Amino acid sequence: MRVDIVSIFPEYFAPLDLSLIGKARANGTLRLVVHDLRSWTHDVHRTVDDTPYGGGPGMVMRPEPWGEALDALAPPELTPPRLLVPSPAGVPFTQALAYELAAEPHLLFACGRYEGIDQRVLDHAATRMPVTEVSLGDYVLFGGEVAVLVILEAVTRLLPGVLGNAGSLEEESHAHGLLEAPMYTKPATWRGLDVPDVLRSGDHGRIARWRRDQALTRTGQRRPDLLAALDPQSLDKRDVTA
Ligand SMILES: COc1cccc(Cn2ccc3ccc(-c4cc(N)[nH]n4)cc32)c1
Repeated sequence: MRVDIVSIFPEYFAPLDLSLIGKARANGTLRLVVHDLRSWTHDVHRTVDDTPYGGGPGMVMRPEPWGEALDALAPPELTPPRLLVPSPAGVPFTQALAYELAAEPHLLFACGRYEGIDQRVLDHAATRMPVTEVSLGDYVLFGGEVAVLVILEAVTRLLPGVLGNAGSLEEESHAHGLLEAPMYTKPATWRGLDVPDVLRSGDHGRIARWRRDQALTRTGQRRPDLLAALDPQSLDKRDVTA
C-alpha cells in the first residue's frame, strides 16, 4: 500500500518510524511519504492560511497550495488515490472503514489545521478522486495529524503480514461487532485476585463460551448501540439462553 500524507507539521509523523508500522515500511508492505504543504507555497512567508469569507474566528487554509499538492500527488496519468480528510464534520471512523481502507492501493491524507481547509479543495478533488471526510469522534482536535496517526495504525495492522499472529485479528473486539472479553496472564493469583478458573481449565469449548458471554455482557453494559446493531444471525442460540 502506498500512503502520502500532506501536513504543515510533517514532524508529527516521526512515530511512524517505530514499531510495527516502522517494520511495515522497512519491508515494503507500506510505502509511506510525508510531505510539507509549504513545499507548494511560493511567497516568502510560505503562507498557507487566510481569513474566512463571511467573517468568524480563526483562519482557513488557502486552496492554492492544497490544489498544487493534490495535483502533484494525484497526477491524472496515475490511478487516483483515495483522499482522506480528517474533520469533525466527517463520517465516523470505524473498524469497518479501516478494513475498507486496508484494501485500497493508495491513500492520500490531507491534514487540515486552523478552522479547516477551503471547501473548494475537497469539491475540486472529488471531480477526480474519491474523497472521504472522516471523524474520530465527537470532540474537536487542533488538526488532522493525530487522526491520521490513529487511522494509519488501525489500517496498517490489517495489512497482510503486519500482525504476527493473524488469528488475533479474527478474535479481536469490533471484528465481530462485540467488545473484547477480559484478558489475563500469569501469575494465577496477584494481590489476592485470581484468574477465572475456566481460563485455566484447558476446556477450550468452555473457555470460548465464557469469553463470548463476557463479550456480550460487556458490550451490553458499555456499548448497547453495538449490541443493537448486531445481526441476530450472528448470535448463536447459546448466546440467548438465560
Ligand atoms: C473543521 O472544523 C473545525 C472546527 C474547529 C476546529 C477545527 C480544527 N481542525 C482543523 C483541521 C482539523 C482536522 C480534524 C479535526 C478533528 C477531527 C475530529 N474527530 N475532531 N477534530 C479538527 C481539525 C476544525
